[in-house]
Amino acid sequence: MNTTINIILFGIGNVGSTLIKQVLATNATISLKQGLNLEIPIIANSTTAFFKTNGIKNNWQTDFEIFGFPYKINDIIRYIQKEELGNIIIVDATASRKFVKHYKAFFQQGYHIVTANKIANTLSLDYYNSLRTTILNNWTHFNYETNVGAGLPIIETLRRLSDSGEQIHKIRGVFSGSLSYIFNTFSEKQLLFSEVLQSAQQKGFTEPDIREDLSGKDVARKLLILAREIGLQKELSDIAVESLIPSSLEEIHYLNDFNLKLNELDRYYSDLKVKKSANHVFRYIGELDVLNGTLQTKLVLEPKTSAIGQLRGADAAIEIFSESYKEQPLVIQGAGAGSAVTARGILTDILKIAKQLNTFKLVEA
Ligand SMILES: NC(=O)c1ccc[n+]([C@@H]2O[C@H](COP(=O)([O-])OP(=O)(O)OC[C@H]3O[C@@H](n4cnc5c(N)ncnc54)[C@H](O)[C@@H]3O)[C@@H](O)[C@H]2O)c1
Ligand SMILES: N[C@@H](CCO)C(=O)O
Repeated sequence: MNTTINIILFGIGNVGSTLIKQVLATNATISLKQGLNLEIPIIANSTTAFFKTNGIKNNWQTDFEIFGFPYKINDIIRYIQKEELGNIIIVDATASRKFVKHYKAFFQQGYHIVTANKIANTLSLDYYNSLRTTILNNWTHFNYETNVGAGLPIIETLRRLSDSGEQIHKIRGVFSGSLSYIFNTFSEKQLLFSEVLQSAQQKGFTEPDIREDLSGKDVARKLLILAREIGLQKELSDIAVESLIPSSLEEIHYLNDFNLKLNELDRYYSDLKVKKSANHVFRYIGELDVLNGTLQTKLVLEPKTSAIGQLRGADAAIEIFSESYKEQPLVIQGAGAGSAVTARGILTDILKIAKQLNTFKLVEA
């Protein structure tokens, strides 16, 4: 008999809604080939939740609008208990700091978590370590491949190398899909910087607050996640981060006020573009030098002919230099942002847990 996996989805924006589409489209095949039924009995955004015991269907948006109601996290937990839903995988497709506060309680309930949200992995080291203790104590799983490079297998690759005793020397590259797209487009086309930003937002490459990308924070978080993955005891404050936001716009509190001043960004980047030669492109890179223990993110000019200079669209490219990949790095490259690749990465993370739960069931039977 198939094993039912109950996905509780928080965040139904770009990534979350694409995940629903992918789950509904692939469920029959997954059921046939892998013996797993993926159901989504609960979906929620920041204010509203919608419950359907046997899982949402293609008309979920209308259902959510009509039958959604204001909720608290305890309502969700109570519903799961009342309906006796098992094999719970919480999916965090938000960018919310507030939501992360519930992670420990979820693990304590025996729920597993798959997250695209980078916050939990980039809070203080104390929190990071205590979260891992909670996960272990409750025999739960925590997958977050999409934290770095969207659907690209970066964390998995690094973990495999690291687990097998391989010494990692350096990790370097373009970590941000949105910044890759922004600088590719801005370097090549006669568009205002603000027009390129809007296009990146419309394509779903940016964070809900674009300043997370422009400030370099999003890249810094990715770098920190990789550093911690290979055992480095680092904090976000250990990273030298170059912001792409001119100082005159840095103190603005509200996103709407920031958006009203985008013409200042236009002036700043038009001036910068004039200074660039035709055979170079801007690249925003991150670098983790394990041997020196330094982490930095910065804007550089790369020759168009270099590997990083040749990136297209929203591609990310991560180079891993290690004991076995000393001179020529191991390179992972491909779309580094976008709802389809990210949702597919989340689905892969869900299936990894689901397969373990299924194996456990077979062993127990
Ligand atoms: N867009 C990408 O290419 C990409 C790639 C990798 C990772 N991610 C990550 O995926 C996450 C979602 O990105 P997105 O582009 O879908 O954002 P989005 O703004 O389109 O959607 C965010 C959703 O989260 C909901 N939300 C906010 N706070 C919440 C809360 N406290 N509880 C429940 N729901 C809450 C919002 O209502 C909205 O439905 C982010 O953490 C982002 O970093 C995105
Ligand atoms: N805003 C992020 C999404 C992927 O984490 C990026 O541009 O890379």
